[in-house]
Amino acid sequence: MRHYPINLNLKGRLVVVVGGGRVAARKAARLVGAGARVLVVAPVVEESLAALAAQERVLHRCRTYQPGDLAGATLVFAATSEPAVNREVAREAGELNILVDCVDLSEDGDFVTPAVLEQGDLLITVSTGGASPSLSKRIVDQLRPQFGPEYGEAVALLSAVREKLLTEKVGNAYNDTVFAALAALDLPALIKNGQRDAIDQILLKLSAAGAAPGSVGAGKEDPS
Ligand SMILES: C[C@@]1(CC(=O)O)C2=NC(=C\c3[nH]c(c(CCC(=O)O)c3CC(=O)O)Cc3[nH]c(c(CC(=O)O)c3CCC(=O)O)/C=C3\N/C(=C\2)[C@@H](CCC(=O)O)[C@]3(C)CC(=O)O)/[C@H]1CCC(=O)O
Ligand SMILES: NC(=O)c1ccc[n+]([C@@H]2O[C@H](COP(=O)([O-])OP(=O)(O)OC[C@H]3O[C@@H](n4cnc5c(N)ncnc54)[C@H](O)[C@@H]3O)[C@@H](O)[C@H]2O)c1
Repeated sequence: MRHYPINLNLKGRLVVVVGGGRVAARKAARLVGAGARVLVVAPVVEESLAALAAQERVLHRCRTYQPGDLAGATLVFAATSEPAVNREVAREAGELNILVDCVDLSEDGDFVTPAVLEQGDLLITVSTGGASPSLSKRIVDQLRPQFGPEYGEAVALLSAVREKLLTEKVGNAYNDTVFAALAALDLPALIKNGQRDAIDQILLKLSAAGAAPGSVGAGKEDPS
């Protein structure tokens, strides 16, 4: 394996995207979605990026890249159509010890971005280490029908149960039992089939030892 997989929390971090074409726009949109502060440096930006700039969801520095543009960044994307400019951006990032994705030549960069399937907080990512982005995309497209919105709901429900158990003063052994029982359930299938009452019954049963599911129930009514 050439790359180390990681899911970054970029909330509030400055990320600089150099370039404003289709590729830069795709990276910037996902960065905005992740709560990063995004600075785009490019003389021309495509429509969706111009719209994000107009809504002040990204900052657009409307000119070609200049050394110094990467100051304060946590991550950098070298995403222009000019290989020499991308190399220059990668060089400055290296000097500043900032990780850089060189979108045209992954070997010059520190990381590559995967193809992504997202349902709520469920994130399935596929990478070929830069070998074949179109294969990564195809694999995600093949997985998409198997992981519908019910997976997002299941993750949200599991997260709420987890938070409730961990904030209530219930013993670890009890929590382990509940987590194991929940993991053994096919929660997404129950949600997909509309069996919300059944889920609430299961949560109530699991909570018999003292942790009432309360507001974490799957049904519309609070079961507690
Ligand atoms: C997965 C995805 C994620 C994303 O971008 O968010 C992604 N590329 C996507 C699409 C896509 N890429 C390309 C096309 C044109 C059609 C085609 O060739 O199929 C399309 C289709 C399109 O644009 O619609 C061609 C291409 N891509 C790279 C090069 C340069 C090179 O060859 O080295 C060239 C040749 C350029 C040329 O010469 O024309 C480089 C990279 N592309 C990567 C990721 C990284 C490695 C991922 C991995 O490890 O697999 C890496 C290394 C760097 C990076 O970008 O981080 C995203 C799917 C989004 C989705 O799911 O919708
Ligand atoms: N990673 C990927 O997914 C992927 C996919 C396709 C292509 N590519 C590669 O990425 C490159 C960019 O693709 P694109 O479709 O976004 O290109 P594009 O031609 O649509 O956009 C290029 C952008 O770079 C900007 N630019 C040019 N010189 C600049 C400079 N000196 N400083 C700042 N910005 C500058 C332009 O203003 C424009 O916004 C391609 O040339 C190709 O090598 C990567």
